[in-house]
Amino acid sequence: MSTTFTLDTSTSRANPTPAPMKRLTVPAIQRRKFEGKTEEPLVMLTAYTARMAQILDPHCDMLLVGDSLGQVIYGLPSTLPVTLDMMIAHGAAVVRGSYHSVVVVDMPFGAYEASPQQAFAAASRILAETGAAAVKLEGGQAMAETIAFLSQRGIPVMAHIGLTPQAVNALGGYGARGKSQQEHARIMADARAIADAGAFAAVLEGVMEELANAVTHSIDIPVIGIGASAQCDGQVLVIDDMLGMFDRVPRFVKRYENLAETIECAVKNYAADVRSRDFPTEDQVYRPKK
Ligand SMILES: Nc1nc(=O)c2c([nH]1)NC[C@@H]1CN(c3ccc(C(=O)N[C@@H](CCC(=O)O)C(=O)O)cc3)CN21
Ligand SMILES: CC(C)C(=O)C(=O)O
Ligand SMILES: [Mg+2]
Repeated sequence: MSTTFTLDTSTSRANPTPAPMKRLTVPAIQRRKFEGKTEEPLVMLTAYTARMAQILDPHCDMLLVGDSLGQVIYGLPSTLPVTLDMMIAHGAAVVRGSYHSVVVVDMPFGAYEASPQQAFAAASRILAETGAAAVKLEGGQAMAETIAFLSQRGIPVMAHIGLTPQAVNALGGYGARGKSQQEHARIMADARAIADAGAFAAVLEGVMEELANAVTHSIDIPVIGIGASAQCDGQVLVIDDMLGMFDRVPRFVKRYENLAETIECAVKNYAADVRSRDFPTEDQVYRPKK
């Protein structure tokens, strides 16, 4: 409850120099779909820590504090055990480390599904205690009433449809969605429902490309794809996946680095230096000045 964050979220304490750019806003993100910038897709990555947020921030439009931190940071088997307190702690860190991107925080499993009132309590805590600008929640038609309730009360909501990982037990796994006629129709209806309810944007995950194109072209809010289509209005990836820091990655990930290998190499060299007493050397010890 006593989490501290910069009141003026256009700047951040983690950044020592004055912010050269003002923080983007939710309406500015929403407008991107129809302001001739449709040719330039929105760039979103997950971030969980202040230092990583600092590095990603200048290159992104949005930073997502994803509940994927359950697997990525905490080694949990799914996103289901992630708590509101975990999301708030990491959300505050990411806001402190950024001054340009819109920060969106995932609502964790169990914190919002029961009622619009429950969702408002969780979402208002997230915005108040982290300084983030928006929350994200999983669900389509079933969450439309909740999305409307929050949106009408000043809480911008990003919806997440298609493959919704918090429903892994109902879906039976993380396979692509929208393969059957029935599921195709259901996901299209979910997209219309969340747009009508006032979501400012949507994440569309793990669906057949043709369905992703249809969704993108049929609703008037930005559709951010992950395992969806290059025609989406933006893309998001889990940062650890694209950096090669997470071991099992979905097929839709493009790996831009192999940081795990880089780190292992550094650690091997350190271990060898310690064991051979090549570390520390005179540069790394304190001696009286001559
Ligand atoms: N590191 C990480 N990356 C993610 O993209 C991610 C998370 N964690 N945690 C939350 C959800 C879970 N997501 C996942 C998790 C696994 C697959 C996966 O393994 N997909 C397989 C197909 C599985 C199947 O057909 O059953 C693939 O090869 O793409 C996909 C999305 C997406 N999100
Ligand atoms: C994969 C993205 C969209 C997400 O919800 C997360 O990182 O939790
Ligand atoms: Mg998530």
